[in-house]
Amino acid sequence: MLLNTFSTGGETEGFVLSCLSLAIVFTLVNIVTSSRTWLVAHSPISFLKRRARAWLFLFQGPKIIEEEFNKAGPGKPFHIDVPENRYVVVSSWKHIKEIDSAPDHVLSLQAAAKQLLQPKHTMSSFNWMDKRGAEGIPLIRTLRVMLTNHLPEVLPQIRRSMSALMDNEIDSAPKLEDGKTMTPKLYHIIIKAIAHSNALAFFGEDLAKNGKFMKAAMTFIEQTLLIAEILRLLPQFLSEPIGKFLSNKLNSSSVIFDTLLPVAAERVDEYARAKLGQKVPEHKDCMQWIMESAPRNSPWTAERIVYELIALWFGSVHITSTTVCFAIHDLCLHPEYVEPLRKEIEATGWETFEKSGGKCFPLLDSFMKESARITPVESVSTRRMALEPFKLSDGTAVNPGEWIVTAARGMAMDSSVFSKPTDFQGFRFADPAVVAKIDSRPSFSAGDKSSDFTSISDWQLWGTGRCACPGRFYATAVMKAMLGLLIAKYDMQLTDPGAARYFAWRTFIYPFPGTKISLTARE
Ligand code: HEM
Repeated sequence: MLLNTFSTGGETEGFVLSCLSLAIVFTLVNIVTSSRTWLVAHSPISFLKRRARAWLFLFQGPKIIEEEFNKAGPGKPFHIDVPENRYVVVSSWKHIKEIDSAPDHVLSLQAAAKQLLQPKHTMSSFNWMDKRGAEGIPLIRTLRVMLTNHLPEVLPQIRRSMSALMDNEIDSAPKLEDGKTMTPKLYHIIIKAIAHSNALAFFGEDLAKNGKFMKAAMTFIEQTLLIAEILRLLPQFLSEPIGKFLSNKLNSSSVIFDTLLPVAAERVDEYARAKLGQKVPEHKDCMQWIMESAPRNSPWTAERIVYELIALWFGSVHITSTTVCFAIHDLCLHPEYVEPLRKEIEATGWETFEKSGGKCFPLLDSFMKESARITPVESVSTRRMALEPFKLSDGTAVNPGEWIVTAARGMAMDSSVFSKPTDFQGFRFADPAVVAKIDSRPSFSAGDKSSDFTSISDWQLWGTGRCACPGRFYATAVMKAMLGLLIAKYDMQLTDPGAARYFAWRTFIYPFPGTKISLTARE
């Protein structure tokens, strides 16, 4: 199934499948040989059951986490075995605070991300350090401060080009007999539009318009997922040669690297000339801000800047596209919300939305939050790998190499925080006075406390504390722009609302790319 989404040639697919099979066989051998001591102490049956469940986790991760979460009870940590590791899963805010307080050399997000993405083989040999430290500040500052503060300037161009791209793709999709209802491959269009928007914000207009670069940049996301998954399942001694082979064969990251490098080199040169008082072009994008945020006493090379951008690219396109895709499904499943959302968008206008840096549209904000609460792309959040032994205040231990994560999906269903948690209440996070102004239907007035989509205090979508997603203000603004454009222009329907819309892989859920949504242009 996963392979259907990959645009590799047949020969490569065959090779990749062989690697996956190899990965599974070697990991099984590895488990059996490395677990002799455990087997002596426990019954072989219970050992096999545990390992089978660890492998089942690949396909049923969210379900297994939910079962263990319910078994453990509210706020109690529990363990999950996965093929290559063990996770400690927590769900109390007290424990989450303890994770956030642990220093980087004890619990590290960067080390967990490194295992997840295998950057050495997926990102042109970019070998991350296990802990980020001061090296990470330029990227975080770029996103959290510079990009967020410049949203009023960058959003108009992003919205206009996103609108043109979507119109173009949707208009050229097959039409139903009525001649005005289109049935495009919407997920594909969403990825393309988010990728284009991110390219504008990260690298500037020229690269966003470069077709070859953009094609490689989108393929890179799929290839990263695939290579990283194969390498995570392989034993150590095989991951190096197979990683090298795969990164040569599936080489979209080199296309990106080779395209970005001369552009970054030019920026570095311009920056040096500007310091000498020469007049140079002005750029407002992340490439520029990362360079300008690097330490003055040891400025970053063009290569270093490009590596940061490549890592950022993967992390930003995939999760944003998936989250917005499920919000579109929810608009189709709960059509009663479309009219009030339309009224809000039309009454506010794009100019006000953009001037606010994407903060406007409180009803849409609440709808998006409810959608991501009920159908979170990620079942866990706040991933940290233990680099040194770590203990929670209740005595739960995390050994070096193991991960500690939060039960994001389970916490989002906590009835002590969210009333009737399994009900979809699109305006549950909006101020009732704002809801009443737009629509007085009683079904819309029920709500928990109002809370923004970007908030990090009542849910785990964006992670925790000092590591919480620094791109969340940008991501939220872009998702609102995309949803707003679709709501304003089209009536949308899931062709088969009862059909399965997603599948699970580890802790993620992925939308089926073939899910059909029909779009009818409004009169
Ligand atoms: C719906 C979209 C997104 C979601 C749900 C999301 C979620 C997350 C989460 C859960 C983390 C880890 C936080 C932690 O472990 O405490 C994270 C980290 C990060 N995100 Fe996002 N993210 C999204 C979009 C973006 C975008 C668009 C960007 C860039 C513009 C971005 C940049 C980053 C970066 C750089 C980090 C690493 C932070 C660090 O190392 O301290 N994310 N994100």
